[in-house]
Amino acid sequence: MELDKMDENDWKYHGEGNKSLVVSHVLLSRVLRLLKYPAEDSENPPQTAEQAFRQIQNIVDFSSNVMSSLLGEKFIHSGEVVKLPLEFVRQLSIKVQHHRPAWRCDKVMDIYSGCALCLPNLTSPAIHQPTHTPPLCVEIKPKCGFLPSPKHVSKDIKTKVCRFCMHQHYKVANGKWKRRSLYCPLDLFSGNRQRMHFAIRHLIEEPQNNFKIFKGGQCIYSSKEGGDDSLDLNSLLHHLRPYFLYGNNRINGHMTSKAALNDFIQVLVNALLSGGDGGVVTERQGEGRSFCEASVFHRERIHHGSQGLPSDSVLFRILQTQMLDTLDIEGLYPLYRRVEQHLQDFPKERTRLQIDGPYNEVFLGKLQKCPAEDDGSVEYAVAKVHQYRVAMTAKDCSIMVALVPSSEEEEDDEGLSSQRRLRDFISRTPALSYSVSILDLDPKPFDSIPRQLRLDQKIVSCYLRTGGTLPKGSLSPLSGIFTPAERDDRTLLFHPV
Ligand SMILES: O=P(O)(O)O[C@@H]1[C@@H](OP(=O)(O)O)[C@H](OP(=O)(O)O)[C@H](O)[C@H](OP(=O)(O)O)[C@H]1OP(=O)(O)O
Ligand SMILES: Nc1ncnc2c1ncn2[C@@H]1O[C@H](COP(=O)(O)OP(=O)(O)OP(=O)(O)O)[C@@H](O)[C@H]1O
Repeated sequence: MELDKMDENDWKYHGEGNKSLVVSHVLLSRVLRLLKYPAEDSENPPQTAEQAFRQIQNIVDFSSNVMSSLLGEKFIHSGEVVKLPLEFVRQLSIKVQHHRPAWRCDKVMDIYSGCALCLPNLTSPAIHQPTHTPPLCVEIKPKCGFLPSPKHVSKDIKTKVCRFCMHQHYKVANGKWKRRSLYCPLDLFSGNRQRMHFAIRHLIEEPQNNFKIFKGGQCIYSSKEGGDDSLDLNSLLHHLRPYFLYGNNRINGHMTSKAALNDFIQVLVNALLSGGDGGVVTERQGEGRSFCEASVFHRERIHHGSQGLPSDSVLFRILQTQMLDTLDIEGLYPLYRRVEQHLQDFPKERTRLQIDGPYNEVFLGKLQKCPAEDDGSVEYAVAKVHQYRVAMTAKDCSIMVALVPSSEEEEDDEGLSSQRRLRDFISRTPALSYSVSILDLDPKPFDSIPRQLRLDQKIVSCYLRTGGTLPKGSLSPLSGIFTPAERDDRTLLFHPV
């Protein structure tokens, strides 16, 4: 990729989140992640080109020096900052505009700085050979997988119902989504295959911004804006069938949709639990903090006990990092105020305390060596704030699971050591190689903490006000595939490994 010869025709719209827009190269396995600004700032960019460059370099440093050490290098691709010709960026912004969902257009792509983050395209891995069946990539934004400790929260409900489940009520009440998702992160992070299977079923039913599927780099399954469109599940099944064509999946020569979907989910569960290095399975913290009362999973239906997460699995590493939030926003906020007060009195301390970076080994050391007890110092408060911000990033990151069908020759190839092969559970599916990555590891700004507290209060009071009830949503997209009994009892669909 020659940066001085960039042509917008080589790039296409790939996706976007709240603060960045991503374009992918049409031939190379590369994406560019560009910053976004509020639309009202479109005439006057809120920062200079140098500041934008620093912001992206901070993202790279935070990912490679801090998050990579906590989450495991093998999952992380930090990328590099690139400087692009301004004319290329302007043309690109015009080209992508009509592909953008309307609900994201309150922000505009940064066309002023000419800076972007260049990353490998995780939805189109380079190991894929164009002649073969294209890779299937599944993106999951799992959100927070544990309940806070009762010590620090003012409302008892926060120790019973997880933040995601409560937030769903708030989002539906405020029109962000039309239907509530029944996905519960505590089920996904449980390490119990039944609960994980159940959680993924609900992600498929109501993906919102937590679940997407890409085939050969193209998004083939996601929530459309407003979440009111019926999802094209038949089309998804049509895409999935070729990957899960084997064994018991056929009745009179036809593969059942149910079996293909079950196999797909099971392969995902395997990938999420894999560590590759035979890691120890770790029991979760007390059961009380790993079960959400709002989850529709029936605890009594667990057949195989609580298995816990293998210690080198992606879910374990993300959960451990999320749990650096030991105080909850309510316990953290007074410490934030201590730091804020100190900065008002001594503004130059902002640099020494590394409030806005640099995100280097010293920063990592500060949060790792935080004393267990509060000694009243600003250093203690800063270390807890740093820990909280790192935990926020881990609560908002996404996991990308790439599933690559292996050809016979590849199966014989001993060289595929970096990928784990899903030689499937009971020889019912073809071999799928997989790789797991974590994306969106940006540092959360220090100043976002007060907003966190306000949002937390709104979510909890909305949940308490509505009593955890919502008007019944429309029929779920999976209702045509599973019978009411199966929808109620997911254990019927679970095949023990
Ligand atoms: O606060 P949350 O839990 O709603 O998370 C925000 C996300 O909302 P979600 O609930 O996942 O739909 C939100 O995602 P969406 O814009 O809703 O897709 C962002 O990821 C936001 O991060 P940032 O401010 O852009 O760095 C996220 O904000 P942070 O809290 O991580 O700053
Ligand atoms: N390296 C990558 N390879 C392929 N797709 C990517 C990559 N990075 C991001 N994407 C896609 O672009 C989307 C938006 O990227 P990302 O989540 O980083 O944006 P964001 O604005 O930081 O999100 P958020 O709303 O969480 O703040 C992702 O959901 C994913 O589908």
